[in-house]
Amino acid sequence: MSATVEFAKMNGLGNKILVVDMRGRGDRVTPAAAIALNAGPDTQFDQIMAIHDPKAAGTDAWIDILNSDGSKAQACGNGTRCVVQALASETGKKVYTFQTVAGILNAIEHEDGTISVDMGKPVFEWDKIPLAEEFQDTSRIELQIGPIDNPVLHSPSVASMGNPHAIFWVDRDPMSFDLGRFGPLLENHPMFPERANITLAQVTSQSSITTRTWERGAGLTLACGSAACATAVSAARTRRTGREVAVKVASSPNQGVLTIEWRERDGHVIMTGPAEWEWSGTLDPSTGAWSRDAAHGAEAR
Ligand SMILES: N[C@@H](CCC[C@H](N)C(=O)O)C(=O)O
Repeated sequence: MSATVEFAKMNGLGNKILVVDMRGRGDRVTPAAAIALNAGPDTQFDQIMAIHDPKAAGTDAWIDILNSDGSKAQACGNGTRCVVQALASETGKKVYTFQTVAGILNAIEHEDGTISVDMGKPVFEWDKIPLAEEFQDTSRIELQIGPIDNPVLHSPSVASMGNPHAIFWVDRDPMSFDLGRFGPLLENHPMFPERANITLAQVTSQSSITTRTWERGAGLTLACGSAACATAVSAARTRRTGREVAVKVASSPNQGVLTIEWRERDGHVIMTGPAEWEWSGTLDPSTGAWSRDAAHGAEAR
């Protein structure tokens, strides 16, 4: 088995993704390698999407997802679009079925280059998100931060898209909140035994929402696809919007947009948006030592 594997530095609306080709190997990208890669400015990332050989018939690949702190994630919408684009540019195939710890993901690359991912059904049961306390109605739970009689953020909707999300509804631009300060407190709040991704969401019309996300295991991010999905279903559930919305990601370059449809017929959430390749290289999945392909300027760390 070779010591190194190929990887691509990509992004989904600015969400920094490393797509690592682990096919034909029995090992995994180690948490130590993830932490080492994230320490360098060029390879800093939010998630690693490691493509492994398929484990189930009818699937194209098993995807292992790591956050930049080395922890595992069960879902990554922006990263899944990056995997589709990486594989489609290699094979020309447009339709994919992936398996992750959270289940099966179907995805398709469209003629215009955008990619749709069927993110499956959202989960609203308190013990499956999971929360530490029982709530019958998870569309608005008791949780707040800031002064007790004048909280800065309060009463989030919570949902799982395979991974746990809390959505705080705000009435002004999410960029005007100090999410860098409140994010870590909320991510690690005792209400969330497996931590949570924290999103601020401003509903701007029946069909548009502006978001900003603090990611579990990765911190302030330029975009988060599963958070956009959790936000869209929570907005529809609480009748703030209809079932099809444009989620504008406030912090993403050019304020990119994801289209999210919470499909009536089967309850699945379909996320559509772009993916962008930046450069490629090789890395050692056990240590994180890497080098950039010569075609893009030789560089090694
Ligand atoms: N950026 C991702 C979500 C990443 C996973 C998250 N940090 C977690 O631990 O659940 C996306 O686009 O969905």
